Amino acid sequence: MTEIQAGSEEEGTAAAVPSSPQVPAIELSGVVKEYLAQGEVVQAVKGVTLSIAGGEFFSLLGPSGCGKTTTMRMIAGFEDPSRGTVRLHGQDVTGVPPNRRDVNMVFQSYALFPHMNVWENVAFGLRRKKVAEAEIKRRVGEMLEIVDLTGRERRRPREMSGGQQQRVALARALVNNPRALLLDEPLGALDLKLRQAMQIELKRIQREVGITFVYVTHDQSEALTMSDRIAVMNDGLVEQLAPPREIYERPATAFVAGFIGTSNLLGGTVERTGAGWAVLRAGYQGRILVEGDAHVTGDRVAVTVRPEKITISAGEPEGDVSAVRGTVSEVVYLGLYNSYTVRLADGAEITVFQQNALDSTSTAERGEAVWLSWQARHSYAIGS
Ligand SMILES: Nc1ncnc2c1ncn2[C@@H]1O[C@H](COP(=O)(O)OP(=O)(O)OP(=O)(O)O)[C@@H](O)[C@H]1O
Repeated sequence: MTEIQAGSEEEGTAAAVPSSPQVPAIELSGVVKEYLAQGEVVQAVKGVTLSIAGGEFFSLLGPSGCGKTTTMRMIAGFEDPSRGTVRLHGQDVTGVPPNRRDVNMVFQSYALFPHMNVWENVAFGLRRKKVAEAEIKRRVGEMLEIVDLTGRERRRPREMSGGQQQRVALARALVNNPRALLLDEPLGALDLKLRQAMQIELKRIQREVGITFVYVTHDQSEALTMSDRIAVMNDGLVEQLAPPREIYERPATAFVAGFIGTSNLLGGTVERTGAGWAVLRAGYQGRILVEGDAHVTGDRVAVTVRPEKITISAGEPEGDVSAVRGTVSEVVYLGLYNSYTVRLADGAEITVFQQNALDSTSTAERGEAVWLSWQARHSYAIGS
């Protein structure tokens, strides 16, 4: 028996808890996971508390080794937390085996049965549960339609593309009608084009079936594309939990800013403060405006600014904007946009993306002295 089926075999035995929009589908409270590796205690997960709403597309995002898979496996029941609790639909399931959790898991390696055709692969779980043949026919047919594989029922897995095989794996997990589907890097084996197409597909399927999806990935664009909310993990902890736009536009820490997209980190000392703003100075010509009331004159503050929020100009910009002076050290043409690297007097390098629009007037050349400017609301003071 592969893990993919483990959560679904005994659907009838999972406690029937009525769904309520107030009760989260999944709740982790103070979850810690320790392993003993060569006599030493390794903390894979160092204390994660989060809750996932029913029907939500929720992603665990972070670099290799940050604890995403371990967190996911504790939700599924393949691992028990060393401390803390896991609740599914309000019920404490800590210590409850996977087959009594009413969740299913999909892996990068599709784990399809090679000797069975598509139909048999999808029907497998229902057959084991002795579901009536007419009902199997109806549910498998419906599921194959949702994953867009109608007409390919008789194919064997080896006769299908990677994307098609992953859709069979998805249908096989969803046909059991689990209350949550856990997906561990399910698109990792696909090439970029197919992966992008499958991301849109997955989101559509999730919307259609309305099941809670928990998605593990180290690919930030994948998480941004599909998720309702993202938990960015680093070294066993959640650094930020927010919708994609907020994660991207308002990174809470330097780690999140650096991990999601390209970001510029600048530091300065608070020179002046006002109602809801502060001005920073650093070892280069110009000033940085930041929003917020928490800044005190003399404090060191680190801020991030995204490359696409910055404008390049020859003359010094006027008005209440951040503006710093530097020299263009690199210009790279990337089709949709140009990427400029601008070096400031203190040695910091700033990346700027300027879209290649029809009316683009930006013509900065390598070696040219320029001003970079952006709105105060686009610099975010961050924690370390
Ligand atoms: N069974 C185990 N025994 C000892 N250490 C483990 C075990 N499983 C995981 N770890 C360690 O715990 C940490 C988190 O692992 P985990 O697999 O959860 O990370 P991940 O974020 O999913 O990484 P990846 O993207 O590479 O799969 C790693 O440092 C890993 O080496």
